[in-house]
Amino acid sequence: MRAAVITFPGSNRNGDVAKALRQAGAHVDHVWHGDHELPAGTDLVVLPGGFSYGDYLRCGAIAGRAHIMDATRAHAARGGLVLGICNGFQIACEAGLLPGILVRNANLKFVCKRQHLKVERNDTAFTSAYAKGQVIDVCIAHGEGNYICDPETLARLEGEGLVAFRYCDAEGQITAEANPNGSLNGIAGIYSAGRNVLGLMPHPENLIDGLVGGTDGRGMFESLVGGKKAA
Ligand SMILES: NC(=O)CC[C@H](N)C(=O)O
Repeated sequence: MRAAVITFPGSNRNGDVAKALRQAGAHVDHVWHGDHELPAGTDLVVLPGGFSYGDYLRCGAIAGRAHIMDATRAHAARGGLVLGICNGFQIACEAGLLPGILVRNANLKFVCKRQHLKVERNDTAFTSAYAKGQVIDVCIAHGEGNYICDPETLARLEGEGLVAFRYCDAEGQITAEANPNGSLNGIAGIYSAGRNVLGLMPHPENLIDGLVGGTDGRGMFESLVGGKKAA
């Protein structure tokens, strides 16, 4: 598994996600947003969390127009894997890799806390190490994590099984109280139609070591690398 982690001006989780990928056995290349091409043999493009361009205009709106996003769209169109975490989810939506958009949290506050998530399906490249319906405990840290889309898109996401994760309580119940940002249907992450692009607001890369609070994030990187070994 060869992963290209993109750095935008203001990215701050690029090192964390590279560490999580390496821990799972991936080879990691760091790629600058202004580059036009991905390294030869890239299997996975990672759009990391952070505050690209200081969150000006709308989170991810400027980064979504970076040169490397042309190569990333071409990679996705060929069926290549793309993972957008938090600001990376916002960038993926702004770049047209995923439908819908992330807007200000319903309470208009930056939310930074532990959060339970329900894994909607485990037959994808990103979730095979989890059980279907498993409740995992991860971190969230965002100001614009409120996922919205038009009713037709929402019906398609639900109908085609493209919701990847939902916010839930410790028992796995999807409730308004367990929803930290007002996202439609408690959506915390979605897949593209081909399920080769995943965007999610929570940070699995920050829960990969028991020493810092938990390991429920590891499954995502083990799923990705388990499907394809480092060259
Ligand atoms: N942790 C992140 O990636 C934050 C994303 C974005 N800056 C927000 O606040 O919504």
